[in-house]
Amino acid sequence: MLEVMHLTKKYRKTLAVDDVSFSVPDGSIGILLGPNGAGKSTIIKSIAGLLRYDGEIRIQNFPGRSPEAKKVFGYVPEIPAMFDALTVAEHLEYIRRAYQSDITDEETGALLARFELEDKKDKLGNELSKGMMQKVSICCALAVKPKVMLFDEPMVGLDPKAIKELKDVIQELSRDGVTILISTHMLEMVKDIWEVMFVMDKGKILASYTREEAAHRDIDELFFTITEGEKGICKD
Ligand SMILES: Nc1ncnc2c1ncn2[C@@H]1O[C@H](COP(=O)(O)OP(=O)(O)OP(=O)(O)O)[C@@H](O)[C@H]1O
Repeated sequence: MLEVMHLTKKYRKTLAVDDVSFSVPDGSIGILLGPNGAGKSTIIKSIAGLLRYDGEIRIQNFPGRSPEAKKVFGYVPEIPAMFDALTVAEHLEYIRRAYQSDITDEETGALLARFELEDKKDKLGNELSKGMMQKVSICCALAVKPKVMLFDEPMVGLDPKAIKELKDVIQELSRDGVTILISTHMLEMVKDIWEVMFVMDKGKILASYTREEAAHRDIDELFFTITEGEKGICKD
């Protein structure tokens, strides 16, 4: 379970997130949707403990930024950060040790194969393309064996095969009870997988829906109706 209560974040004079509250139930796939600058990354970074903020965040009932919370989530940042001097395989080993993850060699091998990185495992971080870095970043977050997964625009820069694998992985995690939050403005990429949706603009959540509540409405139709201000279909 992921809970965000009255989250407010200001960068000097910019109010990036304005008193936002929402929760993603255990095992659900939550989507933060919104145009550029809506505040999606700020929310994800706040949950990941990378920013100071006002309000309260709870991850598996642990307070955000506590060591207990940090042990149970995986985070895929918008821009992958690699260690220049570690190989792909060493990145995974680093995560295994840092998180005391029980991921096995077979499992890390399978992850690398799934994202077509098997033949890259001896390459250094600074020898990878941006898409490869993104895939390594996803594998590292999965190697934590997290209870909560945070993805910030995870599909950007991935090839079609990796996008398909990532969507499959997300659905498998959800079936295993992992709680997922994905920030994106790429509606097409999350169309088939979302379960609970939070539509944001200008630092606020304008509307939220479960897939059942949205019934047969198309995600594009919902998004554009809400963000273009036809408030008739919004609910509190
Ligand atoms: N480090 C920062 N310093 C100052 N302002 C920032 C900083 N990071 C973000 N902002 C501002 O906060 C607001 C929200 O930005 P944020 O990156 O959270 O949006 P986003 O919804 O993730 O956008 P995008 O889809 O473009 O990634 C924007 O007005 C942005 O200019």
